[in-house]
Amino acid sequence: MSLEDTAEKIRTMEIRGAALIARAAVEALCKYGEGLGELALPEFKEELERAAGVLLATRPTAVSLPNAVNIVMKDVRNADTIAEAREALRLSSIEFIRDSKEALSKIAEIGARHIPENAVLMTHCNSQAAIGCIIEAHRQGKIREVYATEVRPRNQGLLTIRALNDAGIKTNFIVDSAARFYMKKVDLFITGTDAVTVNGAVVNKIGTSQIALAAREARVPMMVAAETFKFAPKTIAGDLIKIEERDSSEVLAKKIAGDLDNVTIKNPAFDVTPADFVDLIITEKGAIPPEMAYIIIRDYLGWEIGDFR
Ligand SMILES: O=P(O)(O)OC[C@H]1O[C@H](OP(=O)(O)O)[C@H](O)[C@@H]1O
Repeated sequence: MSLEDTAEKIRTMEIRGAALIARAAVEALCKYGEGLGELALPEFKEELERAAGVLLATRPTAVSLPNAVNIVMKDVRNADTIAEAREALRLSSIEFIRDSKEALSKIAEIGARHIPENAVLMTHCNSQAAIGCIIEAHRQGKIREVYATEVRPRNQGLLTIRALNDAGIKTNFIVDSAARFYMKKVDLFITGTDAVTVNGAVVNKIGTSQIALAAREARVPMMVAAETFKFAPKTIAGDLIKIEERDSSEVLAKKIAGDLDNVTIKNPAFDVTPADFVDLIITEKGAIPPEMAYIIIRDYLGWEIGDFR
C-alpha cells in the first residue's frame, strides 16, 4: 500500500482508532523511506518530512498521529549520514509498533485491576485500549455485563459489540441517547481517548462528555485507557486540540438533506470531557489521576515547558 493509500484510508476511517492510525502512519512512513532511491541526506530528510505532512493532514484530533510521527522522525532528524537516517527510520518504526502493542497489554493488565468485582460497565465508541481492559477483567471473572453504545454517526459500537461478544462477554447494545437511562445500573464508565491535554481533559468520540455528565450525576466513576502517546504535548503552551468536523453526509444522506435549505447538518467527531469528570487514566506506565498528565508529557514523551517558548 502506498503512502497516499494509507493516508486515504485514515481519512475515510477505513483505518481508524487512535492507536491503529498511529501504527499505520508509522508503517507507511517507514515503507516510504525504504522505497526512496539513492538520495543525499538533506533530500532524504526533506522527502520524509513531506510524507509525514501528508499523513498528519488526514485527521486532526488524534494526537497519537503527530506523536508517533515525531517519535519515529526524531532520530532521523538527528542523523548525520544517510545510512544513519535510514537505519534510524527502520529501527524507530519497529520500536514504536512493538511498544504500542506492548502498551496495550500492560494497560489491559493495569486497567483490569481497577475494575471492581461483578462489575457492570458502560463504554462508548471502539477503543482497543478500553476493550483490552474489559476483556482482561472478564478473564479474571470480574465482569457481570457491559452496556455498549451505538456511536452515531459511524456506528463504531458495532465493532465493540462484536469484540465483546467474541470474548464471551454479556453485552447490551444501546442507542447513544439511552446512556443516562441505564447509568443507574452501571459501576464504571470506561473509554479510550484520542488526546489527553496537559490539564487532564479527555478528548474522545462525540457523546463521551454527555455520558461522563450522566456518570457524574449517578456517582459512577469514569476510567480512561490511554497509551502515553495519546497525551498532547502542545497543550502545555495552551494549544487547544482541534475537533475534527467530518462530512455532513455521515449524519444525513445528501439525497435527504438536499432540499432542506434552512438546515445545517453538524458533524463534530469528538468532544472534550473536563478533567474534573475523569477519575483515573490508565497508561502503560501506571494508573494516574488526570492532574498528573503533565508528568506523562514530560517524563515519557520528553517535552519540557521550555520547548514551547
Ligand atoms: O486507540 P484506541 O484505544 O483503539 O481508540 C481510541 C479512540 O479512537 C477512536 O476514534 P475514531 O473512531 O478513529 O474516530 C475513538 O474515539 C476511540 O475512543
